Amino acid sequence: MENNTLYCFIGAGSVAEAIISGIIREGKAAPGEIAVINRQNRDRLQSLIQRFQIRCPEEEKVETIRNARNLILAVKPKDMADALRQWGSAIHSGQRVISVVAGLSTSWIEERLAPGTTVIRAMPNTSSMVGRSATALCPGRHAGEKDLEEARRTFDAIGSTVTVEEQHMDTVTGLSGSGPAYIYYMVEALEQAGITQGLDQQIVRQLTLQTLVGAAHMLLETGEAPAELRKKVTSPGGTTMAALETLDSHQFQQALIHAVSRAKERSKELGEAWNTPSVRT
Ligand SMILES: NC(=O)C1=CN([C@@H]2O[C@H](COP(=O)(O)OP(=O)(O)OC[C@H]3O[C@@H](n4cnc5c(N)ncnc54)[C@H](OP(=O)(O)O)[C@@H]3O)[C@@H](O)[C@H]2O)C=CC1
Ligand SMILES: O=C(O)[C@@H]1CCC=N1
Repeated sequence: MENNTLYCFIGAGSVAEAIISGIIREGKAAPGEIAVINRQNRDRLQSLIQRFQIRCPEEEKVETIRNARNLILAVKPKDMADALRQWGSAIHSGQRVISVVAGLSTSWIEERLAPGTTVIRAMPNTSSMVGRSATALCPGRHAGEKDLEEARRTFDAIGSTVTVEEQHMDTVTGLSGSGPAYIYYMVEALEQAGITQGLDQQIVRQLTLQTLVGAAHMLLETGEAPAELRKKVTSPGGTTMAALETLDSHQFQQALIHAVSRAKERSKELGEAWNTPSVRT
């Protein structure tokens, strides 16, 4: 049996795929050093094997978990209690457990693992697939500076990383965890607008995406505040002003603020919904 598992993912969904893709792309781990375990979907594992040449053990799952240096928990919040009941007894205090699961606290996870196990909570986003995740980390009670540093290095390989206090993780989830979806939603609307007005679909795509990328680079490279950059686009009495007035009349900014706040609240709800007493086996 191979004993060189640097990362073992428990959960093989879209987040696991995005992180695996980033880790391999950035050379953080070789494909053979990555193992993935899911609940039942063999087709999904086959497609990950084909795409990344990683290991998806059919037998010896428990041994793979036990021997892994880092365990990445990437199941849905509703499945976490079952997953930890199923695999938790293989996890020991010499390992680093990193959970990307929304809403569930480090203490909730610690209660379900061997005493003293290092737990770190991470909230990446799916842009990790292209090495551009915005990830926030927070340490559990047994995670030392070295553990946090190692986790930071992992997530730095797939984007940029900040560390926050755990009380802020729900807000982070609403802002940057779910955030890519808000941007895609806006892009969908912009594309729809261009197509409805008669522009060719390919042209609309190119103009919209370059506008998005250009604005992101302006924010990153000029260091100017978004409001300042917005003002530079907005000629008095011009087209942008007319558009922004329309957005204001639809309370565009308020809608986004409410959306982030609702996502934060939902993250809290997910944590509370599964906050049933732990039964360690
Ligand atoms: N999607 C996103 O943008 C982000 C999501 N997250 C968080 O990441 C987590 C995963 O999300 P996502 O990837 O979208 O979820 P998916 O539904 O795509 O994947 C969930 C995976 O968990 C597996 N699973 C379920 N139960 C078990 C178990 N007992 N043992 C092993 N594997 C199990 C499933 O296997 P099977 O298919 O075989 O049932 C599936 O592979 C969530 O908690 C979410 O909050 C965090 C940041 C961003
Ligand atoms: O929608 C969700 O619940 C997850 C958490 C952050 C992004 N996706």
